[in-house]
Amino acid sequence: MKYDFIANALSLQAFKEMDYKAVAELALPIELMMENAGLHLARVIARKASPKSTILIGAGNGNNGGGGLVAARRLAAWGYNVYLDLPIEITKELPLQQLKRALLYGAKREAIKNPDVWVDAYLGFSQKLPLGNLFETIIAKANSANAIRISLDLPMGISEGDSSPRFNADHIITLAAPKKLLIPLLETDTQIYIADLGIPEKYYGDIGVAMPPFAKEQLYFVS
Ligand SMILES: NC(=O)C1=CN([C@@H]2O[C@H](COP(=O)(O)OP(=O)(O)OC[C@H]3O[C@@H](n4cnc5c(N)ncnc54)[C@H](OP(=O)(O)O)[C@@H]3O)[C@@H](O)[C@H]2O)[C@H](O)CC1
Ligand SMILES: [K+]
Repeated sequence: MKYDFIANALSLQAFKEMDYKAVAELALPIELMMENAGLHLARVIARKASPKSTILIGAGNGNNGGGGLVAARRLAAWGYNVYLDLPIEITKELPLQQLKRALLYGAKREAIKNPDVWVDAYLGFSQKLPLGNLFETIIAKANSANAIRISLDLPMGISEGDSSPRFNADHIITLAAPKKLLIPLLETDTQIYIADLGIPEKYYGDIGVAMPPFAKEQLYFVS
């Protein structure tokens, strides 16, 4: 039986509660989950890129950015041409560690103009709307670029209405569970994946939803 994205989709509030509970009870540091998130993201990017592709990874000053920077490191290790767009100074401990590593691995701090792949790890589930000029300008450039656009967790700017500008992702790698905000995108060409971060099945059951079929596919392709 196919996994029911809509019936199992969570509000961001419910998702964060499940996530924080697992973090607290299982001694599961965010950094470990971030490593998994970044590897899943890097795998999708590598499938879409060629060895000569230029890959621009946009990272903000939070854990969404941290996941993007893990992907930058993994892709650089595999020999891809990785560039970083860092519109806000990275100051928080975890993303800063990941930035240092990505640079040591050879990712370049340069917001190139016409990348082949443009990755949105600017903001995830803690994004505040309206986004403001800085991020809205990036969205306008990314959406008009001739690039494959990939978002980590949630496209920056996504909201329940259609009112705010959003990163127009061709592919979304959402983390751990389906999110209600993504339901309208099921009707579009956007391809959605759900990536396993290691949260046990019991935590899904406790809040009345089913875990995506991670036992078989740790990067589950929805549509
Ligand atoms: N288990 C998991 O699901 C994991 C998820 N991961 C990823 O983490 C993000 C959520 O990370 P978080 O650090 O909470 O926040 P964001 O990355 O979404 O945002 C970072 C900060 O950006 C600031 N912010 C928010 N809105 C704006 C805006 N409009 N303009 C400028 N700045 C903005 C805000 O910081 P402040 O200090 O300004 O309050 C945000 O806190 C989740 O989406 C996943 O991708 C982990 O990688 C692994 C575990
Ligand atoms: K994002």
